[in-house]
Amino acid sequence: MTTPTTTAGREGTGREQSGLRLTGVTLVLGDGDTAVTALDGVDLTVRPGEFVAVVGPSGSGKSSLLAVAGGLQRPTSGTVHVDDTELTALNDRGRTAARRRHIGYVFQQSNLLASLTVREQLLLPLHIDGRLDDAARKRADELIAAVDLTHRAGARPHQLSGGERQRAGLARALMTSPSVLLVDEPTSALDRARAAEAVRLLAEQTHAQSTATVMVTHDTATLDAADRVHEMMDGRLTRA
Ligand SMILES: Nc1ncnc2c1ncn2[C@@H]1O[C@H](COP(=O)(O)OP(=O)(O)OP(=O)(O)O)[C@@H](O)[C@H]1O
Repeated sequence: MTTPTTTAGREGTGREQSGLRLTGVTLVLGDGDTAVTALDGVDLTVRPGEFVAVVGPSGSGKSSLLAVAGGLQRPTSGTVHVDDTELTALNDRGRTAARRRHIGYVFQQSNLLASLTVREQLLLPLHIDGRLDDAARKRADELIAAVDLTHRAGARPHQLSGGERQRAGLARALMTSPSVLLVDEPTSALDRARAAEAVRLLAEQTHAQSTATVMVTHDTATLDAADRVHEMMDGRLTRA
């Protein structure tokens, strides 16, 4: 597995971003007797180039943390900053724009578009932004090679295994070199060797592209690649 070195998706964005910052974030889901405090006073700072892993039992709030950090869910209280933008101060439209500009996701289910090939999935965001050039095509091919899918670059999602889909989703998220990358269980469909490779690629790209990366995982075998490990317990985040 080689690490792509081109930065097609990041051109012109500079390195002035300050990563991800959550301050005093609380999220209450449901109401009345069924209300659950999914996040309870969470403070988290992830600087550009830092690879942070979050572990914790089922139901402890890990997915909620990613949803709030990525602006998919508005917290009940507290603030979320991505680069110099306060996500929590924006309306829905502003948050959507900020998400597109700054944030990449790797979902547990790869969320690939059914009608597109692996290579097209990677190129689509740049095509939409009118930035599809030779450098972008080169980076797409390098990332596809890095997740060992060169031989499957022309395949559509239904023709791929679960692990291949997961690796394609990872390559797609890295394509635009977002300033914040949020990763939910990226290795759940991968065998041990491929899981280690995938997480090593994430760590390398985080450092090379100065991305602030948060990875939620159950896979303790991959934690060595992280710069820092936090533990989530009952909605509270502590240092593991
Ligand atoms: N829509 C909702 N309404 C009420 N409670 C919810 C809702 N969604 C999640 N919860 C609760 O919030 C808490 C945190 O859930 P969350 O999905 O963030 O946990 P998790 O650590 O990601 O779990 P897992 O590892 O199983 O995915 C849990 O107690 C869950 O039951």
